[in-house]
Amino acid sequence: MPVSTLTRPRPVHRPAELLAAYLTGSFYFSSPYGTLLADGVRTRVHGSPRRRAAAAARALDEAAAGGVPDPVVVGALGFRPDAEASLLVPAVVRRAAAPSAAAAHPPGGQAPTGWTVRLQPEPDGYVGAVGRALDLIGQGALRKVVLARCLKLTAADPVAVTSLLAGLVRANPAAYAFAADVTAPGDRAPRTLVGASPELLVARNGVTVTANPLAGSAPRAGEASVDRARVAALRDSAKDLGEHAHTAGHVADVLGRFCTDLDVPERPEVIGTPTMWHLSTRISGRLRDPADPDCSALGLAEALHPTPAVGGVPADRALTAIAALEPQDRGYYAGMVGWTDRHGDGEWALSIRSAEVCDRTVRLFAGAGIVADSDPRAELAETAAKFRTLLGALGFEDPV
Ligand SMILES: C=C(O[C@H]1C=CC=C(C(=O)O)[C@@H]1O)C(=O)O
Repeated sequence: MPVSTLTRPRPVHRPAELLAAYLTGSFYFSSPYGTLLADGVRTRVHGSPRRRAAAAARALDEAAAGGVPDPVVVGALGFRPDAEASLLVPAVVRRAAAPSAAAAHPPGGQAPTGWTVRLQPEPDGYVGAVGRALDLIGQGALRKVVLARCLKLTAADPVAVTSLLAGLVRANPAAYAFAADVTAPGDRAPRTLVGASPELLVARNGVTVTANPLAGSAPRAGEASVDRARVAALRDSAKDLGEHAHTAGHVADVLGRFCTDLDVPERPEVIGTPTMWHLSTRISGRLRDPADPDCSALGLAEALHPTPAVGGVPADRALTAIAALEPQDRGYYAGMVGWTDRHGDGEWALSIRSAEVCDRTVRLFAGAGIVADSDPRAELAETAAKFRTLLGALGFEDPV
């Protein structure tokens, strides 16, 4: 039997072991397909905006030539196309199956004592910004824009990212959960992007490509009869279906450039997270030219970004409106986080339901898609509900 067809024995890990082995500075990513924990830095990957997949491919080839078996590039990209990125080939990678709801995860959460909370903007400021976005939509300059607001929390003591991550995975075992080191020059302590995103930007496995755009939301009530009514209302809401169509249409158009046999369900379904209900379209296709370097998981993710789940329509005007209407730079929020390997396989999730943690501070964002029929107060309530993913994992009982 030729050596290449032999199966290389791999260490077998359990998902909970990898979660427990996470240390600040490691890279952790778990999804419905598996868990990856990466440690150490073999090579940092630098690339110009929208050309990071090419830089990643070069780094992977160099690592393979240097004797690394099955190298991967892991990390996170910020929201703005020219924003910061933190991509690297790690020294050690461990993999396990997907986290299971039943598994005993290490305890998470942290008693929320002595926190100070700053909202940027204040709720009325956010409502005003949604009003200005509605003016732009009314004038025909925009059709959709996602506006986010920011919570800045400061604790009395350094925030334990290990417990925060464990709390997120325990509460959201089906999510794309992640912790990525995004320390920047000038940071006086490690900075970590941590979160539990419901949204798969794109995954590639061989010739198969999958994406799961979400847009159009309702908060989960936690009471069965109320939630049944909310799900039914969301499924039939013309406003939410329109908001969703922008995002699903963009993803289908971009993937259509690379794929044959693109399967795009006609109507979205409703999926639930522990805090939200979302309209969801699961799109899949077969790559036309799998050897094309632009078709790696990271290349496809760069081609898709920013989808109207985090940007808007038209994309360039939405980015201008976001820069003008949001008082805070988004940093890594609403960018992407994931991994890609030498075969082009990988998974990239949107870095939403996320926070940047640095020493005693936690900076978290939540956004909502604004379309012609949006009600500013309802969009404010939607962002409050989206904050609950992170605030719950931090131990806030009745977050906002
Ligand atoms: C921008 C966010 O969510 C996006 C993903 C799902 C539904 C969304 C919405 O209904 O507005 C957003 O497009 C966020 O959580 O900060």
